[in-house]
Amino acid sequence: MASSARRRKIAILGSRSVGKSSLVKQFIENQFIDSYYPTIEVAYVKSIVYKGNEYVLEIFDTAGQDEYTPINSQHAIGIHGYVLVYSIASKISFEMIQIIHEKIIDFSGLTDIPCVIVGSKSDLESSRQVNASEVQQLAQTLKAGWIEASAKNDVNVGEGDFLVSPAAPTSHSPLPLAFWLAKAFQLCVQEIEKRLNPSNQQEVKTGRCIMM
Ligand SMILES: Nc1nc2c(ncn2[C@@H]2O[C@H](COP(=O)(O)OP(=O)(O)OP(=O)(O)O)[C@@H](O)[C@H]2O)c(=O)[nH]1
Repeated sequence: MASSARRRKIAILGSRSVGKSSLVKQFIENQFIDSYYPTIEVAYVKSIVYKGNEYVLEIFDTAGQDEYTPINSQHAIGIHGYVLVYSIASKISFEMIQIIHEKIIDFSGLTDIPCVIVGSKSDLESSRQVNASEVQQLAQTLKAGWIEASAKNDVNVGEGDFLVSPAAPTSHSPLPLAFWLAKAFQLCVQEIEKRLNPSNQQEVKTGRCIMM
């Protein structure tokens, strides 16, 4: 690992059984386990390359929360960003996102928390209880990124990519466009970097689109 790698600590929070551990396992170990084992607290480390820079992510998978679960210091001190997870098949788990966000704000005393809201179990479309529009609205209010993902089908969990637009260059746009397609954990890094290194995030402010 290059000594210039940036270390970022990420905590994953959300209601019980929404798929937090499954998202982490899919991201770190490329596997999905159907059985349910409640998490106590597990930490993982993974290196990724994000927009040409190396990052060492320390990811803290936490026990499921309810409205009475307090935020403890491990969830807040030294944490750079949060992945807040609900299940698209559970409205109650979605409502917990705002409650957890408020608890982090109260605990940390910060007003702006780098976080991404992840709608897990996106393969359960027929049981959907949360629409994209309501998540979008909440994400706007919390200044958060958001994405839907499925640990089961490995959708939006692995590493992000650049996608070069197939559109032929035109006189208005003489160069091909490249879009950064970030996935759940890269979106969290993106939210962190927006706050820590705002000068490097020009492309984020312009709709995640850069000219190549
Ligand atoms: N269909 C489907 N099921 C999933 C998905 N992700 C997780 N599950 C299932 O949901 C259950 C709970 O998953 P976990 O990853 O243990 O959930 P958790 O949020 O870590 O649970 P706690 O440790 O209690 O907080 C398990 O039975 C998983 O197999 C998914 O993407 N699709």
